[in-house]
Amino acid sequence: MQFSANLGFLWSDLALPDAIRAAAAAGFDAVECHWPYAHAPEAVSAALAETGLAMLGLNTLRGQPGENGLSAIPGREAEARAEIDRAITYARAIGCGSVHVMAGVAEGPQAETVFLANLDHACRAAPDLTILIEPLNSYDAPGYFLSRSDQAVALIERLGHPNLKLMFDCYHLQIMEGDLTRRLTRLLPVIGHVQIAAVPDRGTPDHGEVDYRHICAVLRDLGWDRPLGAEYKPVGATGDSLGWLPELRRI
Ligand SMILES: O=C(O)[C@@H](O)C(=O)CO
Ligand SMILES: [Mg+2]
Repeated sequence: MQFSANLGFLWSDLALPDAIRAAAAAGFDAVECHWPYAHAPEAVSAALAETGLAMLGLNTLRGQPGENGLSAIPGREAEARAEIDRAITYARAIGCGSVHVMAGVAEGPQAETVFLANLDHACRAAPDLTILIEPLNSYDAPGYFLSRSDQAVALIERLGHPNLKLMFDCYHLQIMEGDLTRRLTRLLPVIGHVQIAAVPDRGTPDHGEVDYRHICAVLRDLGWDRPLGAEYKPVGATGDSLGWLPELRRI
């Protein structure tokens, strides 16, 4: 199995270009990030070129603390689309293949209509990219519009864009729904990216409720051949948190 270092959490003490270099030196196969916008795309591209790593994904802007995006919030469509367009432009500038469109704190039919329209905009604006939506667990992200995989799949099916996919974050979905083996198997055709972390502490993927040796073997047997996003919160230095990597890489 291959792994992508999520630089939102790993080496988050370093500037993004240096975090990319650190991930390469530690043996990761790819990187992904949350919000790269404080860094010039040229500097990020240079670090990617130097290391040979691909940036797999980035997010639309989170907004104010607790907002977690804007794309399902009625009345803020213009801001949401500007952020989607900015994310697409940034992704293209660094050769990044996917953009996670963050929904924000909202609920109800009007929020759904707004989210669908903004996702439609994103998918049409970037047929060359994968547009991801990600259910977040309700403990970490109370009130976030998207919290369950069936809700995400319904939106994906409603829009019918081939470039709209599910970000299957095993951490969030184990907390909300469990049954990860069957869920991964059933949802495989709509999954665009998979992320991992221990449950419930969001630490290294080598302890807690989920046995990632099993999850990696399931994904391998399903033919999954893309890097899994290591999106966990290291305790202490990231370089000291990588004991899990060799064993999972052998799967
Ligand atoms: O799981 C998460 O929190 C992330 O994948 C994300 O993009 C939202 O911060
Ligand atoms: Mg995630």
